[in-house]
Amino acid sequence: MFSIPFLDIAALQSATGTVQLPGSKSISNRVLLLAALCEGQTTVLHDVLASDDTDAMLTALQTLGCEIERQAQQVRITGLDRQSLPAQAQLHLGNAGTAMRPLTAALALLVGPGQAFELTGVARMQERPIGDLVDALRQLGCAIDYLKNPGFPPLALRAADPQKLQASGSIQIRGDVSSQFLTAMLMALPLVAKERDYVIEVVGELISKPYIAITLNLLARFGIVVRNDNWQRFTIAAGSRYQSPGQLHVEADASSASYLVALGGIASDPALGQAITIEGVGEDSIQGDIRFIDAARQMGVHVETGPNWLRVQRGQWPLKAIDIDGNHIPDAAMTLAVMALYAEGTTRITNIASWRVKETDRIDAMVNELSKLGAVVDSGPDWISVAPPAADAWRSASIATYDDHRVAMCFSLAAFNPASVAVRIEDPRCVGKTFPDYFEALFALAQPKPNAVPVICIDGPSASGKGTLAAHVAKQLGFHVLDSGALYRVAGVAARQRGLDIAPEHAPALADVARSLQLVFDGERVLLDGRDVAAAMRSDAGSRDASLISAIPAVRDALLQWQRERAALPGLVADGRDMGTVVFPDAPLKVFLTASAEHRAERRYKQLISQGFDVKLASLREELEARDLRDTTRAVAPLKPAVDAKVLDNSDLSVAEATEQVLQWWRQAYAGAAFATLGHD
Ligand SMILES: Nc1ncnc2c1ncn2[C@@H]1O[C@H](COP(=O)(O)OP(=O)(O)OP(=O)(O)O)[C@@H](O)[C@H]1O
Ligand SMILES: Nc1ccn([C@@H]2O[C@H](COP(=O)(O)O)[C@@H](O)[C@H]2O)c(=O)n1
Repeated sequence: MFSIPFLDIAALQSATGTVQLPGSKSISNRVLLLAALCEGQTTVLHDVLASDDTDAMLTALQTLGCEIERQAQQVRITGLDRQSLPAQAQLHLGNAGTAMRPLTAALALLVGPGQAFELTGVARMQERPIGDLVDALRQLGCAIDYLKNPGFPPLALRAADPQKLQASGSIQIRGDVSSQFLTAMLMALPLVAKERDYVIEVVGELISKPYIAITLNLLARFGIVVRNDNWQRFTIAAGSRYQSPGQLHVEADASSASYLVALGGIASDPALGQAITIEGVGEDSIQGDIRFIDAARQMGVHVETGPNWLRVQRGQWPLKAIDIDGNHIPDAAMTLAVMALYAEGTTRITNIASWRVKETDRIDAMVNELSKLGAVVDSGPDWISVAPPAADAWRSASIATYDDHRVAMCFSLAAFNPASVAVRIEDPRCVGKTFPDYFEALFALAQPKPNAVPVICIDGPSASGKGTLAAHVAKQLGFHVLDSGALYRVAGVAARQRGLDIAPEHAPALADVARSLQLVFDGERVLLDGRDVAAAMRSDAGSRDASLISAIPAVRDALLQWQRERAALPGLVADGRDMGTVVFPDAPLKVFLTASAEHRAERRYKQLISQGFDVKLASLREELEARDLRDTTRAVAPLKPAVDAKVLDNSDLSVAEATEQVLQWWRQAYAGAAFATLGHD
């Protein structure tokens, strides 16, 4: 997961490959609660989504006394014992609507005399309505108080009035704000339907029926059969009792699939043999958002399906604009709004009032962010229309994501724009709500436009702090790191292991060694042919050998391509001696990092002493200066600043100050004027 302030996505060209989707959020949080409601019984849930929202549910259940064992995607839950619920509990449910609503209903019925539970969430959760659910529960005699604003969390729950609970067999609930209210009631009522039927009457049109279908399906798996009269009246029969299914597999998330279906439709050209294969969910999914594939097909995307898989390719291009009622696929329909950027004509999505009460006001969010890209966007209380930017009107944009995972994921698709402009996604960590590794999955499937992957070069003399600075900058930007010095160091070790003298007359053999290095960088370990050579390559002899072998042109040639191939999405910070001059001459930012010989020798001295090496400052400095002299005076790729490099003397700068300076240059070089010019074919 990218836990950084923003993620720059370079201009993308195509996509192909296979992706295994994470588990469905809707199913995961429902089955976690259902398993917890199976008093004393144990359920093993497989392929459970690991995300912020499921963490919120799991933590709440643990606080309530549920026994939970979690191993990767497998969760073993022993149902709550009503008698051992805590007297008091404060549950913080983040921004997880799928936890807040059902837990409110279940706990409002479970809370006993002398007990009190509080349910709260992040600021946005405190703006998401819950009044209709509370009104429905109060009809049953539940004692619920608003702790801040009427109609919104946080809530306080106390024991229900037992007489009223038995007296009220019929409950009315609004169906036109959030289907989660009805889901919550359906999951809670089996807890009390022992001696009498309970009937839920839906007031107003029921929105998002497919989500209710998921609830009914899963209730049946847990032994509760609900009578559904035309989606307006639901009956939970007397004698209903939760019964664990023992084991249950969670389907992959159909809403998350929408980004990858769109990816295939936009970027997988069948003429080039490209396709996106999505594993974990197929057309027979119980999740309503699977019907997104119908909408994608209408737009011209080619989708094949089978049990538990989808295979997607670009069909009609540009895509076809459509006019669609998005009520049945409210979450996935956001992806259509971004696909509209690649359609001919204006796409209209209607009947999506629920977008306004989701993680953010999604209609406003989509209007704001699509407009930034140059799209022509309009909206009303429950609709949005999107026409793509004219070919010359695409703009690079920094996309605000409103702590809304879906905004972040669907706008990543804007990186395939015909103008080849990069797209910045702010707060990419918000995808943790449902698809923590979304961007990693995207980068594994997508190919950048030629030369579009951004590279920051940091060159400079020994011990100037290049590696340290590269690591800090890369961490801030989510980029990969190339320590090119390590490559020459390993080449030197490998040559010695093969008994080769490191001298120009052995150039062909040394180049062969360099070309055939079997290397794995694994944290602090560097595996050469499976053996850790980190200590040997960092020793004095290792430094000397690296400097000697790196002066041999055939060795440098042999390692050039390997270094260039490290430039992978989302970007690379490369440190060495010739990153800016030879390996990445087109990099948008080149830094030449220096520090006085005195500072450098002292830093290296402290570094080696702290690692347990027995070294002398004076000889270290001598060796360092000798190495610098060799590096700067050699005939091939000598150490020198690229003509367009920015020189940074960090003798008197902390690592944090040097990092901030480079990030500032980066913001100017990449997000500023040059942003829009990267990656043109
Ligand atoms: N700005 C700085 N202030 C103080 N110490 C620093 C600074 N930058 C780096 N260092 C320290 O200096 C030592 C050498 O840094 P580093 O290994 O990053 O240098 P390098 O240029 O990559 O070296 P080499 O050329 O050998 O690969 C490390 O112990 C590091 O923590
Ligand atoms: N791009 C590079 C990087 C390194 N070298 C040579 O390797 C030696 C070791 O490098 P460190 O960065 O790990 O100190 C260095 O002294 C150079 O001789 C190089 O030539 N080109």
